[in-house]
Amino acid sequence: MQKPKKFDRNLIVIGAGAAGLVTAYISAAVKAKVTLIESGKMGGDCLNTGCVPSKALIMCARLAHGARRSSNFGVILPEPSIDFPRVMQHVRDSIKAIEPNDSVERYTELGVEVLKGTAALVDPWTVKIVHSSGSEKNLTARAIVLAAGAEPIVPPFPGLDRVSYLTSDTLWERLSQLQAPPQRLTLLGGGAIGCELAQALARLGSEITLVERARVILPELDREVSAAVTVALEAEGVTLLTGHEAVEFEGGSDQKGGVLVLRNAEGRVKIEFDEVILALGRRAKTTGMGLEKLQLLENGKLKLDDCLRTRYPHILAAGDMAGPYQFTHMASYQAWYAAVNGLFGDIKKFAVDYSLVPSAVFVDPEVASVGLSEGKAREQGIDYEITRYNIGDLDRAIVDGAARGFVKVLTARGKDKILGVSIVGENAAELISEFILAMKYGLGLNKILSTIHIYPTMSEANKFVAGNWKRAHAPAAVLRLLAVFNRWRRK
Ligand SMILES: Cc1cc2nc3c(=O)[nH]c(=O)nc-3n(C[C@H](O)[C@H](O)[C@H](O)COP(=O)(O)OP(=O)(O)OC[C@H]3O[C@@H](n4cnc5c(N)ncnc54)[C@H](O)[C@@H]3O)c2cc1C
Ligand SMILES: NC(=O)c1ccc[n+]([C@@H]2O[C@H](COP(=O)([O-])OP(=O)(O)OC[C@H]3O[C@@H](n4cnc5c(N)ncnc54)[C@H](O)[C@@H]3O)[C@@H](O)[C@H]2O)c1
Repeated sequence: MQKPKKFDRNLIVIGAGAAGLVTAYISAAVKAKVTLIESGKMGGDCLNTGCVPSKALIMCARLAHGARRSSNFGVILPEPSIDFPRVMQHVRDSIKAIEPNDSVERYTELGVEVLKGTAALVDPWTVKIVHSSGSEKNLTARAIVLAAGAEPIVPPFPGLDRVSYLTSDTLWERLSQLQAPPQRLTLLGGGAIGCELAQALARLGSEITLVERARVILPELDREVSAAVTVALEAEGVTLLTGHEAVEFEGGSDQKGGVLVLRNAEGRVKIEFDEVILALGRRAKTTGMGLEKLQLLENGKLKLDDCLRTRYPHILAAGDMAGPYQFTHMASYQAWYAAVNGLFGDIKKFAVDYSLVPSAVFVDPEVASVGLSEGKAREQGIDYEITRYNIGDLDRAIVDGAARGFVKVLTARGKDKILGVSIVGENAAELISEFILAMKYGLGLNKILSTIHIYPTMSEANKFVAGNWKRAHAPAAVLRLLAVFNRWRRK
């Protein structure tokens, strides 16, 4: 295992999802000789089985929901009929339209060498690539970035082999074969995937049961946020079984569907389904790449320092494979660190800053958060204050028929320092950008309040929450003095 005297490449990237693509892009931009290796489809999970298909499906569902609500606005439409094959066509068309951004052609033009094949580490500097034809090639590199993504967690439930379950990897192909959405659909896991799919498929006509082991859905988010999503999903007919843990499966009576056995505080419950989707989290892909042999893993996970480096400083990781967050925007954020630390880390290295990680769940009303939730602030013993604004009072939300939700801001007690924000409401994921920028550059609520926001927009909610904070912190003594001064001026 001797370090080569010369290298074929400056950098080799394994995996062409968000993390790998951006790592390769940045490396090529700084004139490194970089090879990107992909065993499956360019674009990885986000483009092919994750964000893009799920958001395309959500859009179709939103239109169906809008049509049902249209009579509230005096526009009388019949109950929408769902042409499910065309819904799935929209999903595929969306992927097709975005595909060129992540294509071999585009990256080749950007100066990246793209190889299709399966990569594994032979030694700390050598990557073996096995092409689909069976031919093999070894390449050495001064730095290697592991960006192989994650895969759905499929626990070994007894009886699972007797049902044909789906995951986010397989469900798109299955849905594409159907003439109508599955009739009785059980979604296992009340995280982001479970909640987004539950609402979308309910709106398109499925009878949904959403099962979550924790006491609430979206347990990682602020309690008021999960409560708001609970209300929204139940109002749309989704059956929520929180505090229910999946324990085993039984085969269906007619070779179709099956039965899921759940355990709750009272005992056991059985639910029948036509289709079941497992959305129980995603685990970093770490097998079959030679990582064990190089001792890069600890308890089955990649062991990384805060610069995304393994025990070999020139082998780094980014994206879902690196964790701890699994978002496309995190994959591309980490990619900068992986590329720069990989290429130049021996001269200067940069630690990843996770203090400000935004996220959104694309349910309706949308939810978005950044920084600390109230629960996390309490856990960490931080002295905080809460300021709220009710989106139900906002002019734009009222005229748009979207008068629900809130902006909730945590600030350090007695200080104009934003610690965290949660937003529930139409376009929450867009609204939160102002707070992300403010927090990143240390701007407080006073600065947001003194910024002109266009009337009538949803973004005024950000100004109004800042106004509520300002009112609560009005200097009482100064105001008393001003009252006296104004009275004197009237004399
Ligand atoms: C249903 C769903 C919805 C989602 N929605 C959102 C959302 O709205 N917003 C958001 O931010 N995130 C969302 N995510 C998460 C997001 O998709 C991931 O965080 C992101 O795609 C991770 O990118 P990555 O590059 O780390 O991994 P991936 O995109 O998984 O890329 C890894 C690539 O490596 C390749 N590979 C693996 N092993 C090898 C090997 N040995 N050799 C060569 N190539 C290899 C794989 O084929 C794959 O293409 C969603 C995920 C799912 C499942
Ligand atoms: N909008 C977005 O950004 C978005 C959308 C979808 C997915 N994602 C990413 O994809 C990743 C995977 O999403 P996910 O929803 O699969 O994972 P998740 O970890 O967010 O949710 C899984 C849920 O399953 C529950 N669970 C686990 N075992 C259970 C059991 N036996 N019975 C009942 N419930 C059980 C867990 O308590 C948890 O709430 C997430 O990390 C997320 O970041 C992001």
